[in-house]
Amino acid sequence: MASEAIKGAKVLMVGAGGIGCELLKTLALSGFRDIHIIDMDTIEVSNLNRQFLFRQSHVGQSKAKVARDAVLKFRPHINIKPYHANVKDPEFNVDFFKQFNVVLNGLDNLDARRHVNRLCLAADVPLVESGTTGFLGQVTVHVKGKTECYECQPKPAPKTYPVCTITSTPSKFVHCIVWAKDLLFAKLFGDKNQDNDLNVRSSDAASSSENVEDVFVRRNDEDIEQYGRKIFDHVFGYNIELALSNEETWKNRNRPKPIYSKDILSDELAQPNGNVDKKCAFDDEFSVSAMASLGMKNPQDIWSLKENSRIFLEALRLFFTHRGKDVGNLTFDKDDQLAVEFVTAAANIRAASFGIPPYSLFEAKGIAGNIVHAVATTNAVIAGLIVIETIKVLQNDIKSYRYNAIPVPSSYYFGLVVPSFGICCMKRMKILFLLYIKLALHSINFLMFLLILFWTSCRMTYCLEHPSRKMLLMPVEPFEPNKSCYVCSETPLSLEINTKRAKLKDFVEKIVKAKLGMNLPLIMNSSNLLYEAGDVEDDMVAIYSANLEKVLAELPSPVTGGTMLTVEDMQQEFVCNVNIKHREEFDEEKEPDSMVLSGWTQHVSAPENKDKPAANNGASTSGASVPAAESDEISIVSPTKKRKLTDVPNAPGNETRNHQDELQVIDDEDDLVMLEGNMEGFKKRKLS
Ligand SMILES: Nc1ncnc2c1ncn2[C@@H]1O[C@H](COP(=O)(O)OP(=O)(O)OP(=O)(O)O)[C@@H](O)[C@H]1O
Ligand SMILES: [Zn+2]
Repeated sequence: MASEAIKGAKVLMVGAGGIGCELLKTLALSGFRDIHIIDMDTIEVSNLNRQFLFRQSHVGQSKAKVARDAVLKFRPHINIKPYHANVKDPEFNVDFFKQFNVVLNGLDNLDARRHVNRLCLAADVPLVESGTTGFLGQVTVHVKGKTECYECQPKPAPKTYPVCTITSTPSKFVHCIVWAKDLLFAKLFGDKNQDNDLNVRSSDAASSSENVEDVFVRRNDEDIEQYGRKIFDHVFGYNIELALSNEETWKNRNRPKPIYSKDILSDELAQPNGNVDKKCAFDDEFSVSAMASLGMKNPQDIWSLKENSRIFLEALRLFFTHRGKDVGNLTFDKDDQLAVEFVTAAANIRAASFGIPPYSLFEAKGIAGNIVHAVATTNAVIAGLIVIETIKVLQNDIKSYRYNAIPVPSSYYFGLVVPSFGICCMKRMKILFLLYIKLALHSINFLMFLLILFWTSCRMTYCLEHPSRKMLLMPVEPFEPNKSCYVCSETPLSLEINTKRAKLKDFVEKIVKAKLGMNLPLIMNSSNLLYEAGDVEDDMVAIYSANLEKVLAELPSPVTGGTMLTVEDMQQEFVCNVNIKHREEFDEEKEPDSMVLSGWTQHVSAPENKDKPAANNGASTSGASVPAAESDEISIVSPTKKRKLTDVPNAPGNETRNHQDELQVIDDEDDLVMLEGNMEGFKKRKLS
């Protein structure tokens, strides 16, 4: 009986955010009695619209603790143990994990998900993994030896664009946003020492790069209005003219038009910002706003070219007059009003040059911050599915109950598409009934089903005018663990390396840390310690920077054709073996690290992004786990060098971004409308 399995289960939940709140509530109402919950965050105002266990008065308090108290109000006799902590803290080690029958993730980042996955493997505890992105969400089950582990499947690369699209040939608004945010904003207000491709194109032509550099630096005595106009004319006028001089580029493209400030704001030259009240008072630096200063209020308005130009100049002025101490070390932050105003205006002016329609500040902010608005309903449905999967996992454990009838743990992918509000008539109706019928209803008892149904169905919206846009739920066949996934397979990896030239240090940095993602590694050869993260002791220093050949030669136990090293991550309690083999030559282009690691799955593969179903390419905030996890950075790739504009934690994939033609993963939001009859795509991806 499902209820027996539920009553006796001890469950660990990681994350008490959007999914976590729904999940805790549904678990409690489904009869779970022993739930531990880890979350490192405190409640923010922005959580209140969808994390229903929290109220205004809880802002600033621990999510885990408040969630517990809220649920105890309606289920007072169950045990909920909150931990206001990071799941990566050492107290949550393998032994801690072993006490649970199942672990449920409600996380929003790849790093923590990988960490939990590894601990679950090490502790041999089943993991139910989940994620949502807007109207998309998914639940997958990972049981050691029975299904793939969380890391068996590649995760999509962050959205990247070729440098030349951004610097010279934008065709979508998002390209203008990336330009404004990562190039222009960074150039003007960010770290001056950082690489910046803003002038890549213009320096090809007439001006020497030093001259170009000068334009951006404000001279001490330079009038701020003049400086602003100089920047304006340089980036929207002069640079575009230079670009136009390259005829080849424009053969098959629309030619952009240069925009100079005098053409837009000619009559205001004397009083550059119109009737601005220059004494406009701001409470603190984050409330400094060009919109406020220009008397513009509605963030949903689409500004004219003239308004954009005024915002551009005013925001630039305000940065220097009110935020002077930040200039030189700012990075774009979607919660920084002035930064969003500047980036919106700059992107819109550039868009005007290239004949791309303008966007409102509200929309631009969403694009710049890669925000897909979280949908409470999706989280509620996903939480329901997690509970169903959890019950299946638990029943599978308790073999004396109906074990023959229990389905093998599987995954569901689903997309739920609700047409935009306002466009068509929305009617509320409960469709979860259908949903659960479609689901593996037979595996849970009916009462349980009704309970879950009741508690998750409250906010379902469904468009009756577009009956074809139904929810689609799809069981996927159980899959075999991926034999080549170093995380879940016990077969050793093999590393080809020039042991005469490479140092132990290179191995630690480039392979162990960057590729295997081990943050606190310990390297052993049978019982000999070669390296331990932390303060390197004196005798270790020499070994660390000595070449591998020397280090390996002193070891007692080389194996045929190589030396077996055991690499252990003390933080993640994770071990793997690496067989080191000497190789003399490497192809500089194809093997730039001069090392080749085999036997592991590279966790990002760019080409795969192309025919991926939409669940994968919606810009992700809470990060649907399998595909969308941590793809919420936009970066630029140049054909000649790699660069990363935001910190990408899963280094393994970076090398794949060195392509010209991968790109463009953020597509129109319409792409979220999909999934109808798209089962092939899913199957192909999961099963191949
Ligand atoms: N390493 C971690 N240890 C513990 N909790 C974590 C860890 N990483 C993420 N979390 C928690 O997972 C939850 C993810 O939920 P979600 O993304 O819905 O919430 P959020 O971060 O509050 O929302 P938003 O991203 O929109 O601000 C958060 O509450 C976050 O604190
Ligand atoms: Zn695996």
